[in-house]
Amino acid sequence: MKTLSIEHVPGHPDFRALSSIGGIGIDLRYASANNLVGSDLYAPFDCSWLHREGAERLEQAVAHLANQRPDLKLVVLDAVRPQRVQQRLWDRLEGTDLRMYFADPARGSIHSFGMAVDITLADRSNTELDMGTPFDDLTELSHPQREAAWLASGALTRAQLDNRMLLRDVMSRAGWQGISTEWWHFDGGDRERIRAEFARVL
Ligand SMILES: C[C@@H](N)C(=O)N[C@H](C)C(=O)O
Ligand SMILES: [Zn+2]
Repeated sequence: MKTLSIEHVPGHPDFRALSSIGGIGIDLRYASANNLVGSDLYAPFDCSWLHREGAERLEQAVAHLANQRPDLKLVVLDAVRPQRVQQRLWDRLEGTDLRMYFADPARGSIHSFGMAVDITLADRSNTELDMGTPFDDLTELSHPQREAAWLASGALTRAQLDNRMLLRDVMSRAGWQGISTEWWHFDGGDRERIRAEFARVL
């Protein structure tokens, strides 16, 4: 397995800074206390990076959004997540049902290859669109696979679902694959190929 320490990601030729992707917002929640554990998980490391293939796909998603809704922008909530942080989250959630929302560090999160993003949409005044739940709301209301039922019961409104569908549309046009349990999470291609061919960031 190829590995790379997070200390060596900045400036590495296979990685690009999120700041090099025009037109996006960056609000890395795990690099702040505004997350499910209430503390900065990334300090002192700079985790505002993606693998260059992921960065190219994100640029394509930006272009699709600009075509459809030039009044909106994509806001990245998480990008590369070192294996050591995935392990810390995994250990912290031991014995809870919330572990199902995280990739087992033994296999590796696609975030740890710099090929996954957690992402939402915001307007030009940086107000996030209403997706029916906040980021990392680890409940079934966040599950794309349950959306039809939530709409029918009124737990999700048409406008909230339309916002999720717009996000999925621009991301999938750029080759990103969503998952069934989190509206905000997208993998930048086939997970098994990424795990086999890309370096894992430790
Ligand atoms: C829960 C979350 N923010 C997340 O990114 N989950 C995915 C599936 C992961 O751990 O790779
Ligand atoms: Zn994610």
